[in-house]
Amino acid sequence: MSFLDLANITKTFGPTTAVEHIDLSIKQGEFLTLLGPSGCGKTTVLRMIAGFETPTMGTITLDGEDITHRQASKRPMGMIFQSYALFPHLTASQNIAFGMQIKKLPGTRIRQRCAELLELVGLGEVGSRYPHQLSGGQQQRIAIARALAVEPKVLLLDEPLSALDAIVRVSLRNEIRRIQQQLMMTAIYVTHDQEEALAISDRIAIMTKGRIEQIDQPEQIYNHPQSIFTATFVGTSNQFDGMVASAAQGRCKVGDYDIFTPPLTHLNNGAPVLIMVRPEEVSLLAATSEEAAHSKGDTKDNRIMGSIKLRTFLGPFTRFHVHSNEHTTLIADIPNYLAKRFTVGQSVLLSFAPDACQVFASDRRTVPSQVPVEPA
Ligand SMILES: Nc1ncnc2c1ncn2[C@@H]1O[C@H](COP(=O)(O)OP(=O)(O)OP(=O)(O)O)[C@@H](O)[C@H]1O
Repeated sequence: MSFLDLANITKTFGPTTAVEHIDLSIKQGEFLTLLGPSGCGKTTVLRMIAGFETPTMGTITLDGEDITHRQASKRPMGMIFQSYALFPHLTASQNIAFGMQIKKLPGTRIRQRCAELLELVGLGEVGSRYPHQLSGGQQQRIAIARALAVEPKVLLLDEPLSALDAIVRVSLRNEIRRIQQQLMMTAIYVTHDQEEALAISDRIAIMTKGRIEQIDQPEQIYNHPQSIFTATFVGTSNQFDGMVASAAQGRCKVGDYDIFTPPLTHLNNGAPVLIMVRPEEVSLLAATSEEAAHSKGDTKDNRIMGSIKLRTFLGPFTRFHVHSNEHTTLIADIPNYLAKRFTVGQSVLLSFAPDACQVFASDRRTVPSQVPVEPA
């Protein structure tokens, strides 16, 4: 059952429409991330939920109550900002205690809760330090403890990790997720970092131009994007412009060649399409190897001839840029133990399964043949 509901929310600032007809239902205890490019309206949605902005149209309901026009200070929400926003003249403990003192909780209760929260965020020993005596990551942990101190029903996080270095960012995002799950807290998180969104969320709402493009679990967003925008915004893709040759069989023409795909029940024969394949779905075979020759007639996999132009070691895998014989560059991400076999300049066969193809209706004009795909 839905806990926080945004119904038909629009927000305009003068001539600018920041958010347009958004519907969003968030379950209690759910971690939902708003992900999208700069200016797509993520922060505006969060600020309307917090009560810092009032929607131009639509309603916001929390736990069955209409809170659309309720003052921010009267909403049971805790907000965490990119800039930590701690009070510099107060110690870590005093920062955490601040909201509880405003609420006039008894001193013993405040001290006990401060100690609990410092433990929860893994900073039991720094309560007496001032913000300038803490690292960025520690300051953000204190900001999280401060937001949780008043026992909010919803935690709102606006790019909370953007100011931190890569290692702290990863460890703190795991901490945020742990704390959220431990407290079964409903959380709404804003980021433009796709890896962060995929790692931390129960569901992701992909936003563009003030609208929600797709809401889904991270795996679905990555593996089954519903639009070209989602597919290109999240992750890297090889792209082919083509045309449906047989929707029932799952076959598209890309220039003179066929690309085999899953059956295309949602498309008609002749429809222009954009076919996308993730680089980790593409395997490399040495063009002259027995393996390549043997596998040629074996499967319905798609195959493209080319030569390796660039080889980039990326830690867990190696990325190859392969220039096809018809001047298209394709990307293949290969596990390092296999990547050792391939060098720049080598002729290779790129191979990918029909199931690896995401096919979208396209309004682009089909480009002439650029990609030599060997039929199976
Ligand atoms: N107070 C405001 N006055 C006028 N325009 C605003 C205001 N707040 C936001 N906007 C505009 O609304 C649009 C959405 O802004 P918003 O900050 O919500 O985007 P965002 O997705 O959070 O971007 P970023 O990731 O860069 O923070 C932008 O065009 C922005 O310029």
